[in-house]
Amino acid sequence: MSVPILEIVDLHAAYGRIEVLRGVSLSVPRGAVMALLGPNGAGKSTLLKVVSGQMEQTSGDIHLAGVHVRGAKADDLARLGLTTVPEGRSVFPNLTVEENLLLMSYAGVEAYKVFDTAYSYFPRLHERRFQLAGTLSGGEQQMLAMARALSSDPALLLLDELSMGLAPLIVDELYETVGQIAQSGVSILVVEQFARTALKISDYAAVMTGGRIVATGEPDEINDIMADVILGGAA
Ligand SMILES: Nc1ncnc2c1ncn2[C@@H]1O[C@H](COP(=O)(O)OP(=O)(O)OP(=O)(O)O)[C@@H](O)[C@H]1O
Repeated sequence: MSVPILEIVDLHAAYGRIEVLRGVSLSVPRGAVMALLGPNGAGKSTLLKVVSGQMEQTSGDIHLAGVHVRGAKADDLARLGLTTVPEGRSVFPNLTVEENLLLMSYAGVEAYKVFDTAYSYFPRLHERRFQLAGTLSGGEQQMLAMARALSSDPALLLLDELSMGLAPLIVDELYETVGQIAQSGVSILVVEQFARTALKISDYAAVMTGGRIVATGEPDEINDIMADVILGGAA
């Protein structure tokens, strides 16, 4: 067995005195897609924030590709291959698609590579390349946010609620691309409300409630568990 791309051990984190992560342990194998599911307020987004260096843990360990990264900042984590697409589309609305992508090349990646990657996964962005990002549809903005994330050639991609505010058909289309990204060898941890859509492209899934992981397994097993108990049919 190779070293997991992400290994989280007994992780705790709190907002002030309110503990939200209460001993999370989770392992994402290298090259795998793992869906992180669970009801609102379970702590999924908080887990992604801690893993991506945007929030401090109170205790526990995180290993990225075998490297202990406790206390590492987002920049250090990026150098180790971790990239996040946060909830809500983080594009610059007053810049064009191409300018949004170019910002990544200022971060040390050559522009033609950024464009190549972006437009091969998302041909629609090529059609819209001179359009202001703020005038794109919600789905297209999400494509742009993903394209920017991909340009850093990540080893592990964290995706938080890609589907937020999007129509189901668009969500399916985005997840088809997530599947292609995974096939290129990128490991992915994805938080998603549209559980069935995420499970379709996942190798494994974990269910979180009350700040802990309560089940992990292959999508079929997790589907059964969620339908029966955890989400009470909301999946
Ligand atoms: N900035 C904050 N300050 C205080 N409490 C917060 C903050 N952000 C989240 N919380 C609380 O932490 C808990 C976990 O929130 P989190 O957003 O991680 O859950 P989630 O599983 O991602 O749910 P959702 O799907 O609703 O985003 C919730 O009870 C939430 O109210």
